[in-house]
Amino acid sequence: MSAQQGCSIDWKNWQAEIPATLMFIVRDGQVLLIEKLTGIGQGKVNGPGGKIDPGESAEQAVIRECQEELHITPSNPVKMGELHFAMSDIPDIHCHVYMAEEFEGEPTPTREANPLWTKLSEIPFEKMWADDRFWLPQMLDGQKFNGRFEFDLEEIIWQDVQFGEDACALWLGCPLELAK
Ligand SMILES: CNc1ncnc2c1ncn2[C@@H]1O[C@H](COP(=O)(O)OP(=O)(O)OP(=O)(O)O)[C@@H](O)[C@H]1O
Repeated sequence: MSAQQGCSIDWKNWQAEIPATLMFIVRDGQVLLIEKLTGIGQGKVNGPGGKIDPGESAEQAVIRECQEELHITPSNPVKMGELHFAMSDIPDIHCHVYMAEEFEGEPTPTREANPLWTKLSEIPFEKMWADDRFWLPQMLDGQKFNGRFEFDLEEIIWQDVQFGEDACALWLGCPLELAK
């Protein structure tokens, strides 16, 4: 795997089929993860999140997904990153990643997810998508980021992740938010 060689994706013209979101709520040294029971990445550990519905902003979508998956409503979400996934076996995904420190409600298991409060030092990367280890620790440390990954099935074959305020200039945004 190389960060610079062997990428078959024309990222300048790349467009994802699926706009999606992820939320990481951090409180008292723990992050609220889920065991995902349905949809893309079923069986993996991830943050709550899911597809953006037509007419929704990314922020509206991530709040709705937290309500559906865990019966909680995050407050004051902060956008931390974008993830661009060129996939081999499923449609490409463009994911907007948020963090929050507050929420209303009690994380509750649902048909879609089991809540997993996880110590920041004990994140189970071996049960997560392969890209997570390349941006999640830095994001939890407060760094904004932009990540591009080419996958062959579940394996990363090319990646580029940038951090800091410069990374935000690479964000593609969400159609609704760009229209504002
Ligand atoms: C490839 N590497 C990856 N690394 C980290 N996270 C990844 C990911 N690939 C997909 N994801 C996330 O997985 C969810 C899928 O969404 P998914 O659950 O299928 O959508 P939704 O809840 O709307 O489901 P239904 O369409 O109702 O089944 C969504 O949060 C998306 O960001």
